[in-house]
Amino acid sequence: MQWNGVRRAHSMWCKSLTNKTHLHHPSIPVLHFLTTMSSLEEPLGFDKLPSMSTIDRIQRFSSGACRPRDDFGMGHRWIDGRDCSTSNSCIDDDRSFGKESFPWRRHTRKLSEGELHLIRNISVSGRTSTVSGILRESRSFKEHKYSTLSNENSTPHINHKISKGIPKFVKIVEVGPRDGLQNEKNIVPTCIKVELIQRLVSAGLSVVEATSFVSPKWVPQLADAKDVMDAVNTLDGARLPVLTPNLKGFEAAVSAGAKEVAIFASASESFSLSNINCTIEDSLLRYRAVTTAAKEHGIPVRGYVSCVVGCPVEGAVPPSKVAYVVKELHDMGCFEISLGDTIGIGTPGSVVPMLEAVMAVVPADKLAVHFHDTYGQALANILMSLQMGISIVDSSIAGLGGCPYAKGASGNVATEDVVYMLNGLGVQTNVDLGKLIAAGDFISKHLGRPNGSKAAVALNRQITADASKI
Ligand SMILES: CC(C)(COP(=O)([O-])OP(=O)([O-])OC[C@H]1O[C@@H](n2cnc3c(N)ncnc32)[C@H](O)[C@@H]1OP(=O)([O-])[O-])[C@@H](O)C(=O)NCCC(=O)NCCSC(=O)C[C@@](C)(O)CC(=O)[O-]
Repeated sequence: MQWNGVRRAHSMWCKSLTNKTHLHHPSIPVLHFLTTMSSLEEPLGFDKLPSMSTIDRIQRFSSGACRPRDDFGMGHRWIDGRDCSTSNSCIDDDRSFGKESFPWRRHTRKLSEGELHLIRNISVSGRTSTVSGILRESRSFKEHKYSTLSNENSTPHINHKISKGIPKFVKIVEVGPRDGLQNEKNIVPTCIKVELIQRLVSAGLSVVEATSFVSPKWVPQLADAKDVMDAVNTLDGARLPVLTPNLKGFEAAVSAGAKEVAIFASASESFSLSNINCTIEDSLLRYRAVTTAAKEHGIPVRGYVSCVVGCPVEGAVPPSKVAYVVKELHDMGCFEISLGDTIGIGTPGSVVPMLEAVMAVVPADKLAVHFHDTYGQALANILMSLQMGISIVDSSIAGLGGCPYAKGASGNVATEDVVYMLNGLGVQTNVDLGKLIAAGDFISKHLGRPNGSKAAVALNRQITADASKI
């Protein structure tokens, strides 16, 4: 997430605070926010969250929620995922992936086009060099580059210990072109955004969030939403949802050819006010209007809930509040709801009770997780979420994104890191890691900064180092 417009609103409001002795703006308690930031330096743990009895109450309130709903009669257009299973685990019911998806088999797989491309263009000893001549001889070494496993003997052990509950296939929702870029100060040219989207789609990502139809005053970086959509509309092979904060945004998105939209609410009142300038309840009213219109157009709507474990203003956010907003979005017809740890503050200790509360009201197969990596917890949180039955993960190429309201905040978890971890677990994604790394390098180069994916940096470095020995 993030928003020059919000920052501007904050800074204008801060200026007004220096002239006035009390707050006039009802919505954004900036000083409070600044003074409460330090409370977020401590990881949110079970002790800071509601007791299990609160969660029990939510679970009772929602018994029977684990039923696929189709209130709008949209049939499977609206329900993208598996049928609800009581175990929330797809290890048993996903029959589309057999033994060949197990990690040890990847040691013998063929190199993908992206990997070959990456290997052909590696840099040796500071100069760019083509190494196609050595490609055949060093095949096993190259394949090793994209294998997360360090030793074959450990494979059955890893599988046996932690595979229970982990899905065999994870759908990655790439949010880089939207969430990753929206906070960039310098306007990224439309053609670069378009090329990034094309590269991500060709890497095999089946969902790439393309842009937002929000107020350009709030998010100037995405003011070219229509032009981006004009250019990518005809791309095959992926869904390209766009963010729409209200009916105006929805209508603009549909006219620009969007075939899927996303609405974004918050579990924190303060964050809702600062992000979309209205209360949670008002936002739900707006979103009901959007989902109703979307139903008329046959357009699927994804829902987001921000601040699912912590808010920069309010601190810990109770799981019951998250569950409430998630259920509202689900009931109004969202086919999938993404749970956003907007400031990347969560640990498995705070994520687990939040997921338990949410999964009591909406089935796991309708849920996605969206972790920012501010405190380096994103992969741990994702792994925990997978073990709890989630099989949809949002991530951002090269770890792009960030939040100006969280001290030291970094971006979303990097897609390359997620794919690397999932490869190591033997989980299918259908994503080509080599092409992904090339896409991350492409946008990082354009932004003039190192790739924020640790896996990408390590793999690039390892190839360079090993190639220089050949
Ligand atoms: C919601 C609004 C529009 C309310 O903004 P507002 O200023 O309260 O709206 P308003 O209804 O008073 O209208 C003000 C002006 O905006 C225009 N306007 C109104 N709507 C639109 C629209 N859709 N597109 C283009 N223009 C629009 C409207 O026409 C008017 O124009 P004017 O008459 O002044 O020329 C604004 O606050 C906004 O755009 N906010 C979006 C902020 C944003 O994009 N934030 C980042 C999203 S990321 C996130 O939420 C988290 C997430 C999803 O990534 C998950 C996670 O990380 O946790």
